[in-house]
Amino acid sequence: MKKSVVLYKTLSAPLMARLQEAAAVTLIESLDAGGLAQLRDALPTAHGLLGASLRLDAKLLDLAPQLEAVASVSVGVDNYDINYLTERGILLSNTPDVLTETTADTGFALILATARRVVELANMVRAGNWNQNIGPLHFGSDVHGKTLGIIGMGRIGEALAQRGHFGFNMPVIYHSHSPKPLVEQRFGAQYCSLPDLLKQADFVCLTLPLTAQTQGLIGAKEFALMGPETIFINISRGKVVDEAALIDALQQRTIRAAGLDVFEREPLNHDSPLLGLSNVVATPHIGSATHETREAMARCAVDNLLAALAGERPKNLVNTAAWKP
Ligand SMILES: NC(=O)c1ccc[n+]([C@@H]2O[C@H](COP(=O)([O-])OP(=O)(O)OC[C@H]3O[C@@H](n4cnc5c(N)ncnc54)[C@H](O)[C@@H]3O)[C@@H](O)[C@H]2O)c1
Ligand SMILES: O=C(O)[C@H](O)CO
Repeated sequence: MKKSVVLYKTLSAPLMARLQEAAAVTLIESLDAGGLAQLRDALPTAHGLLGASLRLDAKLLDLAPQLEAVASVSVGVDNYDINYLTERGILLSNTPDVLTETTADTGFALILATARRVVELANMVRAGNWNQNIGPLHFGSDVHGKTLGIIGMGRIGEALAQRGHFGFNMPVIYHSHSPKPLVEQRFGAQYCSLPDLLKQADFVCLTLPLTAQTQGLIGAKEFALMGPETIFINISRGKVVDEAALIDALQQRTIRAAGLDVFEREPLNHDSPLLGLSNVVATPHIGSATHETREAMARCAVDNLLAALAGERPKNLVNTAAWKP
């Protein structure tokens, strides 16, 4: 008999066909109240789950006594109770690598958009406010040649460093768990303590995962170390930042601008003070959202899930301690 898989993410027709060949599939089309009720109904017989953007905690997992594998369509795994999954022997997989370049592109889009005030000035033109007096009040700041600071020198951090170093002639400084000699060699990057990076970088970019150690890592004390020309970019997770402290720094103009793809609470509330600030560019968590990359992520997740359900070790196993060959 085929194993049961619950999808809470729509797949392309070819991927759906592949999954349906191997498993009995239930698709939950949206995670609204009705969808969540459907999900709860489907969990008791599920062997596999595939999706993203759902907090899978012990309470929900307890509804799924037969669960063998969860394939997340994301690289970040902060939505999962990993200890509990491991305790239950449920294999959790993610989708690293395939989204690295696209997410770094998003980081760079935010760097350019904030420094050159692309959204603000495009909106001005659209509103019919382009008069002849374009002058210093509308000027931005250069990107090329400025110091790029990267916090979390992993896959995405490295791809950002590559763009800054080769594309924009930027000196790169970084803070991470430990120095990365190869990155230093390839991009001339220099390892710094966190306070030194915050003081020296023109662009402070977060590319860390959200963990117990990184939650609230950047707060009032850290914003105070940045200068009035600093531009803050977050493509990691909103909760790495104390959002109230960020809003304060932007309102007081103790930093110049922020490019944000992720927020403490998502979707971002329409009345968030961030949206009233002209020096903020906010995007709706679309770091990896291109047609090509989202398809590659979904393919990767399907591969991981099918491997796990066939008793093989998934390529991108996160909780390796749960693997019992
Ligand atoms: N905005 C988006 O749509 C989007 C897309 C993809 C990934 N992300 C986020 O980006 C994160 C990074 O992805 P990645 O593939 O580069 O991961 P990665 O594991 O390759 O890199 C993370 C880096 O952060 C470092 N790090 C972790 N904790 C640290 C700490 N406390 N202090 C210093 N350094 C620390 C690690 O050593 C590692 O080098 C993901 O976990 C996810 O949250 C967001
Ligand atoms: O972690 C990731 O892959 C992205 O943030 C999408 O959730």
